[in-house]
Amino acid sequence: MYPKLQYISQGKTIEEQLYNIHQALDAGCEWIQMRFKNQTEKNTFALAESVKFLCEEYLAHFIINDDVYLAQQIAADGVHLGLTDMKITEARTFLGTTKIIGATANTFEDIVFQTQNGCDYIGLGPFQFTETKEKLSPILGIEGYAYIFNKLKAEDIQIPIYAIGGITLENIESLITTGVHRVAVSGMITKSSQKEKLIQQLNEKLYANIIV
Ligand SMILES: Cc1ncc(COP(=O)(O)OP(=O)(O)O)c(N)n1
Ligand SMILES: Cc1nc(C(=O)O)sc1CCOP(=O)(O)O
Ligand SMILES: [Mg+2]
Repeated sequence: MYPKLQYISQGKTIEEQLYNIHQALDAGCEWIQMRFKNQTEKNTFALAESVKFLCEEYLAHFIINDDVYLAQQIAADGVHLGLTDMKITEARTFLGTTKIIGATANTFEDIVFQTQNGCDYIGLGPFQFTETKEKLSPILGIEGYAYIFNKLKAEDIQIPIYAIGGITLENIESLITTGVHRVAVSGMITKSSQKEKLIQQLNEKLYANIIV
């Protein structure tokens, strides 16, 4: 199954992106989502080539934010698509069944819709306010995740759910009490001066309840 921790890359330039991604991989991150907004096709392709090489070296999963065509061209492991990006069904036709297609959700209804369209996991957010993404949907908070996870359980909907948005080491434990056991994070990892220790701490919390 997929790693429980996904790093969503940050950086205004190819160099900055590569530095942040390499640092995250070196610190033990096993899943990279390349998120490089408002860039030329040339720059995005150049970055994706380098990130693919890095992720192969570190045996990490590699998906691309938004761009299905680039994911196919570069043979990434998949994509992450939001509610205003290419439809899941269209992306699946294009990428096939072996690629990971993640989908964004802000409500229980979004989860049902995206799951019915065949996504492989859900990015459910935002948990808290974050400056990393410009146009945020309504903040869910602890109550929002608790409500949604209770409904998922009641209706026996089984799909990997990654919480996202403003997640920190300080608030992740409260998030886990709602039933969340997978997270996608950006700023917390990018900004950390002790990435290896942070990723170990996050994985300890996320894998703590695994019954072996
Ligand atoms: C794991 C994960 N969840 C949600 C998102 C947000 O995707 P989207 O709504 O398409 O917004 P942008 O990231 O494209 O600004 C994500 N990227 N990853
Ligand atoms: C990319 C993204 N999508 C979100 C959503 O709510 O759909 S929040 C977000 C930003 C996540 O970065 P950070 O961990 O720095 O808050
Ligand atoms: Mg998107």
